[in-house]
Amino acid sequence: MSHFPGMYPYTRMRRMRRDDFSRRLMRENVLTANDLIWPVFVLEGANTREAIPSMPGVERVSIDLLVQEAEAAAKLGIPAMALFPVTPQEAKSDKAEEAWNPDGLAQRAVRALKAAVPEVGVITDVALDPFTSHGQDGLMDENGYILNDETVHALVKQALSHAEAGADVVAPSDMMDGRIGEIRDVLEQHGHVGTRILAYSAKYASSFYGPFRDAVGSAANLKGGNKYSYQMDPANSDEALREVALDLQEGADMVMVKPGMPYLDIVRRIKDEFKAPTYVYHVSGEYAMLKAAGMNGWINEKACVLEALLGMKRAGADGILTYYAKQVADWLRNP
Ligand SMILES: NCc1[nH]cc(CCC(=O)O)c1CC(=O)O
Ligand SMILES: [Mg+2]
Repeated sequence: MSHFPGMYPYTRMRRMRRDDFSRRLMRENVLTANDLIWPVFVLEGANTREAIPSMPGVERVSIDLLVQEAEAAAKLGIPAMALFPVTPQEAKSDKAEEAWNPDGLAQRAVRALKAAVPEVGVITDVALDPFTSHGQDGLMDENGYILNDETVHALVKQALSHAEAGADVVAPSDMMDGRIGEIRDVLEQHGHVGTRILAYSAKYASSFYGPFRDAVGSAANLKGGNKYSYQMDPANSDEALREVALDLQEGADMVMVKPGMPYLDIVRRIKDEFKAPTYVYHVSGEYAMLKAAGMNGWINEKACVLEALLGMKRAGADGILTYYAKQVADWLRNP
């Protein structure tokens, strides 16, 4: 046994873990409702909800029901919701024109939410996959390659239509090069100087998006296709830093890493390097895993979800997009 000060037995790490009061005093991170962004799927119609088989507990809802959900979110202290429209098949096209229809589902949902529950921030998804007949996030050439600059041109129109509808935050999730700068430019030119940009900067070509593609109905359109020519290779980490650097230079207010749990090393590197508001997306496949294991009684769902999200905070995330947002806010309020 050593008897040097600073070493055992003088230093005993377990002393501080001994009682609840000292565990609470040395706690470094905390998860609160303020950390939550709630992604929601929006449907056409009225008083309509649809279950999503691969995401039990998550529903697609029509705008009138979405407004009620937003009221619930506001009461629970959830700062913002992220909207994902489910486009009817007949509104999809090769050129995705529905994406910037001023009376499209997303644009109408934004207007309804801002009119009814203005205190909840509304974040819109800027990408073409809900609107393309092929399910890719961009416009395709005759060889199936996703065109960058032509897609950016379309995304700019889409983002502007969201801002004009009253979106507080536009969130490009498409991974085209240069789109943040082009969107920022057009927003400034049209007087939308307060519209924030949340850039999906380090979005990986992940298999954990499967249930989301079921939810918005892009999986069938994709026909087994992949997004490797624009989303990042899960093997890479330095590349994520370059993506974030570019998006911040181009005018992003917030940056995001996606998915969450397998990518928390990326969150930490980005937070350490840039010290910008940094978000992480706890994606549909992560939700499905926790939900399935919880439903089977294999894990304690509540404890595991809270631990997973706390891990994201500890990794440096300032906020988390999670389908569990409403449930978590409720758990935090009524432990
Ligand atoms: N622009 C597409 C988009 N926006 C959000 C998600 C996934 C979210 C999730 O899995 O929860 C995806 C899927 C994809 O890139 O194929
Ligand atoms: Mg980029």
